[in-house]
Amino acid sequence: MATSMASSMLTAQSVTPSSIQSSTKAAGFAVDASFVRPLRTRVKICGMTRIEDVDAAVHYGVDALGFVFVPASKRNLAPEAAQALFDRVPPFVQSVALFLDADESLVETVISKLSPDLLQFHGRETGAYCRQFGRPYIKALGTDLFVDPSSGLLSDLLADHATARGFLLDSHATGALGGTGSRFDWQHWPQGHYSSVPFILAGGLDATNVSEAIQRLQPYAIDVSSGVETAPGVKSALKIQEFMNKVNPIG
Ligand SMILES: O=C(O)c1ccccc1NCC(=O)[C@H](O)[C@H](O)COP(=O)(O)O
Repeated sequence: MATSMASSMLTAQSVTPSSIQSSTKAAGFAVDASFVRPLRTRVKICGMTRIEDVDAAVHYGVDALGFVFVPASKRNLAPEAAQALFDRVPPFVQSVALFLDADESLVETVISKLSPDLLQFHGRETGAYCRQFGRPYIKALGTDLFVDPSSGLLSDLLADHATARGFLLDSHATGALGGTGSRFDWQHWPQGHYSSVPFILAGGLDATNVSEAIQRLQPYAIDVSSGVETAPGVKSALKIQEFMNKVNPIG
C-alpha cells in the first residue's frame, strides 16, 4: 500500500506538462496547447452489436465503443435496435456513432434517438457536412493520402476538417468500407507537423501486433474491430482481454 502510494505520488510529480510535451515532440508530433499526449493509449472498440460484448469491453477498460450505422456493413445497426446497446454504455465510456456518406436524415435520427457522445465519419464527407450536426466528430482518413503528402490533398482535407476532434487512420481507401482487418504500411503513419489534433491508429490491429504499433507509432489512441472478433460483429471476451492487456499492460 505504502509502496503503491509512493509510486503514484512519484508519477504525479514527474508528469509536468512540459515533460509530456517534450516527450511528444521527441515522437515527431506537432504539439500545441490543445493536445497533450496522454500517458496511456486510449482504446475504442468498433462494431459493437451485442450487449455481452459491450459489457466485456467495459469490463476490460475500453474508453469508447463504436456503433456502425452503415447499411452495407455486416455490423450495421438500425437506430431502433441500437437503443439497448446505447443504454448499456456506462458513465465515462464514450459512445461513437459511425457513418459512411450517410443521408443526413440517418445521422439526425441517430443523434435524436441515441445521443452519441461522438460522431465518426468514414467516407468522403466534407467539413461542412460533418459540422452541420453541431456535434463533436472524428474523421477517418485512408492512408493512401499519406503516401504523397506533397500532393496537397492531405493538407486540404486536414484544413477542411480543422474542427474535427481527431483523425482516424485506417487501411481503407477513402470512401471504401472499413473494418476489414487489414493493416496499412505503417511507414505512412504521419511523423510530421500535419495537425495539432490527435491521430488514431486503426486497421488490422490485434493482440499480436498492437504493442509494436504503439511503441513504433505512438498514436493518441487505437481503434480495433476484426482483431477482437470471431465473426463480423461478434466480439470475443477473451480476445478483448488479450488485446487490452497488450495495450496497457497491468502491473
Ligand atoms: O466495421 C465496419 O463494418 C465498417 C463499415 C463501414 C465503414 C467503417 C467500418 N468500420 C470501421 C472500423 O471499425 C475501424 O476503422 C476499425 O477499427 C478498423 O477495423 P479493423 O481493421 O477490422 O480492426
